[in-house]
Amino acid sequence: MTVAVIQFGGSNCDRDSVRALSHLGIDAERVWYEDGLPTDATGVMLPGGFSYGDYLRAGAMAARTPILDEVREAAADGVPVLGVCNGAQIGCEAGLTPGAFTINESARFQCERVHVRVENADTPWTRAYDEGDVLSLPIAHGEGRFEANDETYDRLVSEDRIFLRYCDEDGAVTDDANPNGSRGNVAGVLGDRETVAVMMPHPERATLPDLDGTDGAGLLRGFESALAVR
Ligand SMILES: NC(=O)CC[C@H](N)C(=O)O
Repeated sequence: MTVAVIQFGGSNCDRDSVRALSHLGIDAERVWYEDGLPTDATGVMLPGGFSYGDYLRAGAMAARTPILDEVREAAADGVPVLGVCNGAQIGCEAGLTPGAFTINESARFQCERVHVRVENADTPWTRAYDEGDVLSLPIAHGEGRFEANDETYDRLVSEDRIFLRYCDEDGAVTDDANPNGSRGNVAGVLGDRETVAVMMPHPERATLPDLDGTDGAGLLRGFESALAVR
């Protein structure tokens, strides 16, 4: 399998993502957005960064590039798609996943380690964990506050599509453990298909053993699990 890690102008986590996936034995390559999605891509990763300088809204411009049409088609065809941080913002802007990521409650860029709780272990992205597992992952964003209207949020809850929530180190989902003011402490949500997911914390920065913890590795292994349920 080859995961296409799509690089836009201003992406800055594309190399790290390829490196982390390769470390797990998952073949991955960077694809410049203008070159289009390779027809044999067996996965798509939208990496973190500041695509187009977060101009207008983070992810808004990248979401309107033609390659996103190809990503939407691939996603509808069951190709696994994971958006991380700026990739999560692009995913919501492109309609791959519901809701939106907007300016942190603090109105500041926040770069820190957080804890997230696995809310649903029955997704391709969380199969490596048990429900209730607490993961330590880095965040680095200024626009990571998840927002959704009541109808959308209630649907996400009832369909068990919120797969990660910010929590404290003991797994308690509290306001104090919510780094950015996200509704319901949401850190990761699924699209209409469980093979499509976005998340604000960076699993690729918590995969290589020399980078202080490997709690994120299981999330990236979702590319393998997702293909199995395709
Ligand atoms: N690390 C990132 O992907 C940065 C995310 C984003 N552009 C923000 O600051 O909100």
